[in-house]
Parts: sequence; C-alpha cells; structure tokens
Amino acid sequence: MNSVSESFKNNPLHFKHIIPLDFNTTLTLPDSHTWPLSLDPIGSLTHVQHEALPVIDLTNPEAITLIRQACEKWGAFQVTNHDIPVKLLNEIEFQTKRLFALPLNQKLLAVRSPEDCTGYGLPRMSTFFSKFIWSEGFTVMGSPVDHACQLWPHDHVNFCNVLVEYQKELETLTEKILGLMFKSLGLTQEDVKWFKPNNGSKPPQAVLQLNSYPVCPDPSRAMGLAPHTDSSLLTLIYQNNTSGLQVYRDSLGWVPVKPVTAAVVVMVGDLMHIACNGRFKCALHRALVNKTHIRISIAHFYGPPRDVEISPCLKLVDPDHPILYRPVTWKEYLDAKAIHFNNALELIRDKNNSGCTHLL
Ligand SMILES: O=C(O)CCC(=O)C(=O)O
Ligand SMILES: [Fe+2]
Repeated sequence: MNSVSESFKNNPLHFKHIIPLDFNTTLTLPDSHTWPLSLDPIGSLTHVQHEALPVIDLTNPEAITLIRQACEKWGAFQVTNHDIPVKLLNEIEFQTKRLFALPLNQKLLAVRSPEDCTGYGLPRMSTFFSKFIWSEGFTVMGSPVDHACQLWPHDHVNFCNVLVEYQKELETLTEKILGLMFKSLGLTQEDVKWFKPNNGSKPPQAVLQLNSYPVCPDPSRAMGLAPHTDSSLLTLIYQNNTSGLQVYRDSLGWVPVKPVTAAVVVMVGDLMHIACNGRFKCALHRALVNKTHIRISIAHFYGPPRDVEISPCLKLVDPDHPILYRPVTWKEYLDAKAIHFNNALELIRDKNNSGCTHLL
C-alpha cells in the first residue's frame, strides 16, 4: 500500500465531510457554507492587485535563477513552454468538466469511502473547519479505471486514457522542475540521493486531484478551498481560464494567480521546504469562487517513494542556516497533517535546534 492510502486508512473521515452539497439545486448560500471572517486565518477575503506571481519560460537561459528567486520569495510560480501538449491540457479540462457536470446522484456512485483517498467527494480539509467549502473533488492514484467505470459503465475509455497520459506527462515535468530547483541551490544527485527521476528502484508517489468550484450565489462569503500548504514535494496545477487561486505573501497579503493560457502553476510543497532547510517557501494558497463561471483546476501532487525519509540537505545547513526540521517520511507527514493540518510543519521542527549546527 502506498503512503497516501495508508495515511487515509489510518485517519478515516465521516461521510458528512465527504459528500458535497448539490450545488446545482442550491440557489442561496446556506449558513453551513457561510464563512465568517473570523474563520479565515489570514484575516480577509480582499487581495492585492499590484504584485503578480512570476511567469517563467522554461526555455529562457535564465530559468534556473528565476526559479530560485521565485521559490525563495513566493514558494510558487507559473511556467510556460513546459512541453505539455496544449491538446492534452484541453482534453483534461474537457474531461474534468464532463465529470463534474454529472448529476450529484451519478457522481456519488464513485464516492470516496471514509478510509480511502480516491474517488469523488469534498477535499479532505473539510474536517478542520466548522463551515463547508464551496468545491468538490475527484481524486486519482494510479489507474482511474475503477471509479471511472462506476461513473460511466460503458463510456469511460476516453476519460481514463486522458488521465493516464496526463499523469505521465506531469510526472516528467515535475521531475524536470525539481531537478532545476536542486540545481539552482547548487545541489547534485549525490546531495539528494533519494531523488532518482525515471530510474529509481522505488517509484515516486503521486496523486491527481480534479477540483471544481461551482458558481456561487454569494462568493464574498464563501470559500472554495481554505488557506493551506500542500504536503507534497511539488504540486503542479493546471487551471482553466477563471481566476480564484491566490498565494499569500508575508507583508503583502493575498495575491491572485492570474490564469495565463496553457501555463502550469508550480507550488513548493512542505516536503520540499523541509528538504531545502527552509530556503524555499512552501506557498500558502487558497481558492475563492465566483458568481458566473465554474472554475476547475487539476492538481498533481508529487511525493517521494515510500519509506524514504526527507530531511534538510546538509549542504544547506551552516551556522547562518541551522537545521530546521527532523527527518520525516511522506506517510508520517501525512498522518501529522491529517490531525494538525496547517500546524503539521511546526510539529516536525527540530527540537534540538538552538541555533547550532549539531549535525555537522
Ligand atoms: O484550485 C486550485 O487552483 C488550487 C487547488 C489546490 O490548492 C489543491 O488541490 O491543493
Ligand atoms: Fe493546494
């Protein structure tokens, strides 16, 4: 069993945190989905417009430097010229819309079970808030075929083919970007032995999450996806042409991630933040909703192979940068996140760290 399935099995959810509202028949925002400002940990639904997340052309000779700067400052950026065929991006967008356009009772044929991580349902964060989020999701690990057959017993082949092709392309792109990130920090294959793109004996683990944010009768009081960081090493998000995703920058506030045609959004996850001893931020992000357009996003979460311990790379530890975190596997980290949500990172802070580099 892989790390994600194992962690979900250990931390089952109640069905009330899995089954979404029937958004198609809900014409006013119910109290259950109305977010008081006090529930928003970062204070407000407003955002700044004068700053923008960097958009990096991967064919730019300066790409490595730009990636390092974006990761240090934002923990996120967008990439263009990434070699994912536009046709595939259009196809995954089409299949995602097709899935979420089904009536609720049909989507519920593929509902996630309480101890499982794949299938249709609310994003897992729902359990941490007293109010419900205005979104629905479909989670895939490995083959999508079982759940796809439940949704479309006779018509699932195209959906599955597109998802499998997309998973393959995204894994390759993630490994390319991770490689550039390590290189940008002066790290070699020897420094990050656990990272073995394409030829490792233990495969990396990945999760594909299709998200839909239906039109909302009162977007100013609703939350699509509450502020969070991702537990992955790296997350790549493809969003349709509808804004809503925002990244938090200290001292600035929430900055919208403007949709750029055919671009892919890159989010540094918690594990990458740990691996580079805090040099790269892990981006706090959220998604808001709107009154007129369905927003969809496809997030690909990439994590290390099972049982691999991620720890701060010693090359990035020195008297000015004392070691920040203790080693952790993805499974241990997901377990911590399932209980402590956004406080999980604090829990794996290196307790012995009093500013000395005791491991050196
Ligand atoms: O909808 C988005 O753009 C963000 C999705 C996301 O952050 C997630 O699935 O973790
Ligand atoms: Fe996320």
